[in-house]
Formats: sequence, structure tokens, C-alpha cells
Amino acid sequence: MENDNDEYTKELNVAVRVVHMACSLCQKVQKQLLFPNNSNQIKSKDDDSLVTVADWGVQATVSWMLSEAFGGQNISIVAEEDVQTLSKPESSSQLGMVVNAVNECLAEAPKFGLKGPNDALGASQVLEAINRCDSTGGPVGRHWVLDPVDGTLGFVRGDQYAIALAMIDDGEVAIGVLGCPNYPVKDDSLIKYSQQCPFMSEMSSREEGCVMYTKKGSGKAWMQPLIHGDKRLEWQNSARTIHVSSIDDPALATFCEPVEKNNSNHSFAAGIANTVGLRKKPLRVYSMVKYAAIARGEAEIYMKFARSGYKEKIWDHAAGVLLVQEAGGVVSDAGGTPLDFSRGIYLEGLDRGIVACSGFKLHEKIIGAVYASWESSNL
Ligand SMILES: Nc1ncnc2c1ncn2[C@@H]1O[C@H](COP(=O)(O)OS(=O)(=O)O)[C@@H](OP(=O)(O)O)[C@H]1O
Ligand SMILES: [Mg+2]
Repeated sequence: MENDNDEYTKELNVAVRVVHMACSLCQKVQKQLLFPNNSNQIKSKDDDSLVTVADWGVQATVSWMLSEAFGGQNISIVAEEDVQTLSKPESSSQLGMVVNAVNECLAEAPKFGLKGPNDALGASQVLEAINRCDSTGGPVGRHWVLDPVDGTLGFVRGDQYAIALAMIDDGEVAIGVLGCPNYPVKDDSLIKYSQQCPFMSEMSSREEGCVMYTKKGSGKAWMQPLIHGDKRLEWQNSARTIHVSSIDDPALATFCEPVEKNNSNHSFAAGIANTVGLRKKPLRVYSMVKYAAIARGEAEIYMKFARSGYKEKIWDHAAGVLLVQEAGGVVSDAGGTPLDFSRGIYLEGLDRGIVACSGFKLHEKIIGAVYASWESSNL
């Protein structure tokens, strides 16, 4: 980040600032969800998964800002949301809320060192910005990859969630940025957070939130606290480097997994944990905050074993994987092969699951245990 001539410096600089903006938008929406009458900020998509004003608002904001910074309409953005649900006549009140949230957020761009639009965007421009993110990625060229709100369930429950932005260049993740608005910057904060009951009413009293970022080959990853009130983002002063944990004894290691058993087989992971001698209870955390916990050294292992037939999407992993790798960790599929981000929106060819560790020793043990246990499991 120090040398302005370095490749991807501008991209990373803009991406980090945009993710700060997105965090600010999400925090406002999550606070509004506190009020019982505000459930109209949440909708079910045609596949029954949830989507909120924040998902659409972040996607529109990030899409608009990236397009302004990098080449207008020609930019390739792969992102989770489309405009199908939001364009329906019965979604007009949600569309109004999204447009307001986006304009409020874009108006704050100067606070984050960026330039927003001269005039507020209309509904059609907001829909167009969301719709522009319809790229399917691939092996050639640059593709931005966005999960506007990863861990939507955590978000609506007032718990952990992440805004994940990455850029893939010729099939490899080149930059990764994770905004974690409910992940405090203090050490050990995630474990403490998960031990308290994270009622939203308590949130305003906590000092929360950070953005973590990295660039491929830098061997470094950084964390900045979110800014609040009228403060401006002070880039140089606020960043500090983060590193994976040095613990390689399974008995001392902490392992993370998805909260929902639908998203990962908890009992298979418990068997692996037992085989390698992990002693601590799993840390169940929503969203890519699990990758952030490994990159920050708060946990040593992340395992996810989705049910057979589920295809993992690149936006659920790209930013987190690079953060863990550049902070000193190792990530692969459950067969030990690196994840392949070059084959479109899915992690095609993924073998059984995903394993991220703070170091090679733990990683080797987990992969060995997967091989030993797989035959006897019914995944
Ligand atoms: N059936 C199934 N199996 C595996 N994974 C699934 C499944 N369904 C959805 N997803 C994707 O998982 C994303 C959330 O993963 P997490 O690891 O954060 O899980 S959890 O929320 O903690 O349970 C979640 O991301 P978001 O949609 O952004 O929340 C989904 O992309
Ligand atoms: Mg997601």
C-alpha cells in the first residue's frame, strides 16, 4: 500500500473506501431493523432466501462507485443480487427505501475520500447499477466480485455479517476486502462477542467494526476501524497489519464453522475435530467473518462441508480466502487443492468442502482426517 506504483494500488484504495461506505449503509439499515414495524425492509427471493434493503443498497452503491472509478459501463462485476424481486410492483416501497439508502450513502462519499454523483440517483439508475453486476466472471481479464451482505441471516438477527469485495485478475484473486461492521477491532473480540447474547439494543454501546484488506503477493493484510459520526477516513494513521495465529497444537486451536447446520455438516466437522484432537467448542459465526477471524489470529481453523450437490459461489469466498493467505494462512478444498476462482460464478471442481487454517501443520492434519473419515460418512 505504501508504493503508489504498485499494481492494484488504486483498485485496492478505492475498494477499501467503498467497503467503508457500504459498512456505514448496512449499520444504518441494521439499526432500523430494531424497530418492529420495519420488517418491510426484508423480502424473500424466488428461491426463498432473504434479501434486504441493505443487500440491494450496497450492490447499487458499490456498482456505481466502481463504475465511476474504473471505466464506466465496461466494468465486469459479479455479484449476488439481481433486480428480479425489487422490480416487482409489490416491491415499490422497498425500492423507495433502497433509493434513499443509496443516495444517503453516496452523499457521504467525500467523508471516505471519494466523489459521489452531483445529483441524487433516481430509481431507474439505482436498478441499472444493481443490474450491471451481471457478469459471470471467468478465466480472462479483471472481474470484481461482490457479496453485498454475506450472512444475511446474521444481518437480520443483529449478529455478524460481512461486505465482501474482491477483484479477480486472469483467474486469480488479486485483491480482497472484507467489511465486518459488528466485528470489533480489539483482540479476542469475536469470542467475547459470541459469548454475549448479541441483542441489537446493545450494539450501539459497543465500539465496533472494521475493514480488512489485502493484495495478492503482498504477504500482508491490514485492518482499519470503521469511522463514526462526522469523522473522515484517515488512511495512513488508522491501518494496522493483521496476522494469523502461531498456535499449531490442535489442543489449543479454535475452529469456526457456519451457524446453520443446513450450510455445513456440523457432525462431520465434529468428527474431524475429534480425530485431530481439537478440544474447544466450535465457534459458530455467520458469514465470511470466519475467514476474518483466522486472518486476525482469533481462530486457527475454519471448516465448511456443504451438503452434496450444493455449489459454492465465488463471492462467498474470494475476499476471505486471499485475506487468510496473505495474513500467513492456508486455504484449500477438503482434498487439499487450492480453490479455483477462474471458472465462473461457482467454485467448480471443489472437492467436498473448504478448509482454512492458520498454518500448514494444522491444515495437513485436517485434510488427513477428512480422507480418513470420508468413507464412513454419509455426506
Ligand atoms: N445449502 C447451503 N449450503 C451451503 N452454503 C449455503 C447454502 N445455502 C446458502 N449458502 C451460502 O452460505 C452463505 C452463508 O454461509 P455461512 O458460512 O456464513 O453460513 S451461516 O450463515 O453461518 O450458517 C450464504 O451467503 P449469503 O446468502 O450471502 O448469506 C449462501 O451463499
Ligand atoms: Mg454470501
